[in-house]
Amino acid sequence: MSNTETFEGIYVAMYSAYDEQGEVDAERVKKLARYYAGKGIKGLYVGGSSGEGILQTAEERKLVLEAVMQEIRGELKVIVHVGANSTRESVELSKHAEAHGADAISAVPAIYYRLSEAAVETHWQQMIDSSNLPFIIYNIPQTTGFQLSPKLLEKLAKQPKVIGVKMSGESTFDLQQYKVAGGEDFLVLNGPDEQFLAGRIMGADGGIGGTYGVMPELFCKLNELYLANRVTEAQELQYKINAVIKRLLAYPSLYGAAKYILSLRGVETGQPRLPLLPVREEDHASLAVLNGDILALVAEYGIQ
Ligand SMILES: CC(=O)N[C@@H]([C@@H](O)[C@H](O)[C@H](O)CO)[C@@H](O)CC(=O)C(=O)O
Repeated sequence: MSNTETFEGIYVAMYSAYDEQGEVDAERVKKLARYYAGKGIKGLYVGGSSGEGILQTAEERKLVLEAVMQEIRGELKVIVHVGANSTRESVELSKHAEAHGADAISAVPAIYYRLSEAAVETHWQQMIDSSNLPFIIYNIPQTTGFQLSPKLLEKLAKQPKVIGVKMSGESTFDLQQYKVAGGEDFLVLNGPDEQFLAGRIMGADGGIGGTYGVMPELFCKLNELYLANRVTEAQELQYKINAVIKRLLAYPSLYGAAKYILSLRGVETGQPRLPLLPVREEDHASLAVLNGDILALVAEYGIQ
């Protein structure tokens, strides 16, 4: 099977799961993973932006992955974000991911230092060399300040282990250029949830998204409509999804809002970790309304 066939589809960028004291809670991680296992998605992206990987210690990140693997190994594909600020820690997490049966690893460039392309290449290469897992580049220039060039992507993609890119940059032109630079079997996963359909049309093989976490069924449906060439209906659904995303983004804490919505469905994940703000009590009522609106949309599309 080709890489694109193996990994195409919808991946929830899983939120963190902490207890009431803010510590990683393995049982809550498992419950969250289980919640998604029944939703028709292809897999989970663990420890990425939505998962707060870079706010956690290496030991906590390992605990999260182990809990996920214990719960849904073989049921969902698991791509784990192993990017850390030091190459050493990233390599340690890559090896751990392989030892615990993840399907692929992925990483942002290191942040804080303004790194040259050569430094980022070395950082990624060490992770690639440290395990036998497929590697998916994570490009998110608006947060890392590093813009992946199609030239570097083309160079890295010559290695069989480098199978794709998670493209969280907003330009669908760049997305298409990565697809071209990577070659025929190079996987491109769309990052901006608001542009899932646009990304698909420009060559993405699926998507990884944080807001999928509160409406995975709707993104699966959107993907289905795209695949069935029902573009007008797909556009209509993307608009409805975007109205939800706009409401989520209006809160001071996107992750806090999404995690609160999950709690209303009986899936407790605690608050995001500072400096990401917790959800405000004054927002609870409007989030309950938003939750109801999402569930009504899911029902409108006939999804169980
Ligand atoms: C810049 C950013 O955080 N983008 C998010 C989106 O899911 C984003 O939250 C969504 O499109 C709302 O703007 C994802 O691309 C990141 C992601 O999937 C992850 O690693 O959690």
